[in-house]
Amino acid sequence: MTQHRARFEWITLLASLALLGVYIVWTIIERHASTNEQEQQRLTAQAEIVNSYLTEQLSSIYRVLELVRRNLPEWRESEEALEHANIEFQHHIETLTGIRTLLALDQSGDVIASSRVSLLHQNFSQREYFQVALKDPSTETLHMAKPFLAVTDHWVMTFSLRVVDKNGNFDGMVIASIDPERFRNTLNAVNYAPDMWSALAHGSGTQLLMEPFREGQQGMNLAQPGSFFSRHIESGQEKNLLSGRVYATGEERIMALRTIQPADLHLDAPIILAVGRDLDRVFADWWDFTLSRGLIFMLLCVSSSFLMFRLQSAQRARYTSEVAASALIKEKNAQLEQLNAELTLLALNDGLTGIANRRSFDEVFIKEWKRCQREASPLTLMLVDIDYFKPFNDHYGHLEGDECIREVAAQLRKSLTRASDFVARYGGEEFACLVPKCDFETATQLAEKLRQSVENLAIPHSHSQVSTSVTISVGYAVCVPDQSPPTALIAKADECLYYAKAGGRNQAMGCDCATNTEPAAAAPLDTEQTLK
Ligand SMILES: Nc1nc2c(ncn2[C@@H]2O[C@H](COP(=O)(O)OP(=O)(O)OP(=O)(O)O)[C@@H](O)[C@H]2O)c(=O)[nH]1
Repeated sequence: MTQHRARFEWITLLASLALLGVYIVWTIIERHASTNEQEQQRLTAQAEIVNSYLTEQLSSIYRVLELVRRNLPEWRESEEALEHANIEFQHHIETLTGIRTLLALDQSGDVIASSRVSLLHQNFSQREYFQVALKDPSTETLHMAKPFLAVTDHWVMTFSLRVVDKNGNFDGMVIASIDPERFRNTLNAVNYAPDMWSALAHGSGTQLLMEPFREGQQGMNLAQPGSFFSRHIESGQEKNLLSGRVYATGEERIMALRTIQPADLHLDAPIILAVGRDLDRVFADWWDFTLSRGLIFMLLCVSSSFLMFRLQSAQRARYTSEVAASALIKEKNAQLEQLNAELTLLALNDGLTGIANRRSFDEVFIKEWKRCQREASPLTLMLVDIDYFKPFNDHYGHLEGDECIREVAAQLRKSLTRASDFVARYGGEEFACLVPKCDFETATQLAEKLRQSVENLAIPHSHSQVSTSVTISVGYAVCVPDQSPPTALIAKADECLYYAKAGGRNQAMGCDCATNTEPAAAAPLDTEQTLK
């Protein structure tokens, strides 16, 4: 396994994991966005429900105050009529949810009619709403005063309309006080999750109500720098969706804020509604989704990397063993080739003398025969036999006999100097020499040269009948190979050897096949005579 392939596999795996990672991140972002959007839509819808309800309530309050203001001049004509007004006021309170008290004040702030008899003849000229009514000439404006803690230990919010006489001069006011607690059910109805809460605040920032109830929240001033309330007011938008830390509770929340200020009522201050949920709870499922996907992805990364590592390790090990096996096979092949070469050498060479053996001679002889046949050149075959070798063996022993054969073989090899000359052990103490491109005359000289060179070795042979040293007899034949069988040349040379032996040994006898002469002894060489 190559480094390149291993790197490619890792890159492929990492790229696949990266793609999968991108896909998972995309699904996580997508789910976060859809969770956020879904929650925003739900919170916005809940805020709209509260807005509709409160708008309806404010319209009812306005209509009651308007009715009371229209009837007030009539009621003011007599004490009896004013007492009747008190009863009318009580009827209105009973039919209108949310209104706690209905009052009518004269131009000096005295209560002239009230749904609560205990308030009659009290003076509320110091109240903020009275001061506003004194200064604001508009009779259309529905003034919503800042909430305050009433003597009954309830937070109270008042709505009032200015009253003027026929000449348009200030002539008192009609007031409806609201108990914010009356809206608790409405807020509760829109809270659809346990972690959810809703709150109402006066436009000035004073918190009126929080549902579910929390100690210390009522009356809290929300108009703080950076609070959701301030951010909403500063935005100038009717609706906002904000998330982050809530000033009033310190919680991380997503909030829908809604300004409730019906356009047709001329309300001088809005009511701000906030509906929100805990961010952790909203995104709890998303967190589960994210963690599970992250965990699965991590496991996938670790397991696939581990598997890849194991796989590549196994492949590397297999590759290494294959390389080792291949090297071993190569080495064994080389050894085999060497053994083959040695076997071939053994098969073609004679073990005792180191020169070619009979088998080798047979092959070379046929080759040389054909070559000389093609080239029409003469081929000489000499058969050499050591004289009286049996007595040599018997007298000197086989080891000495072996040594003698070795020396004769070496001498013959040495005497035939051309590269194409060939010497083989023909069998026992017999040798065969092939001399290509050699005519009869040269062959005759060469045969005598061989005989002399062996004689000159002067290997003692006390049991020879022709000499005191080892001698050889040579039979040779020369021919230009034709269509006759190659064995004919061997037969001729063997015949000549027979004559050399029969003629007294230690001599060379040859014949020329071209002239078909009888075997003739080779004349001894002069001491000066040399062969080329
Ligand atoms: N030491 C030894 N002797 C061998 C070897 N091969 C053959 N001989 C012996 O050579 C001898 C050949 O004997 P013969 O065939 O009677 O021939 P010779 O005694 O030389 O007689 P002529 O050839 O007629 O002169 C035998 O005694 C063989 O045992 C060999 O490799 N080593």
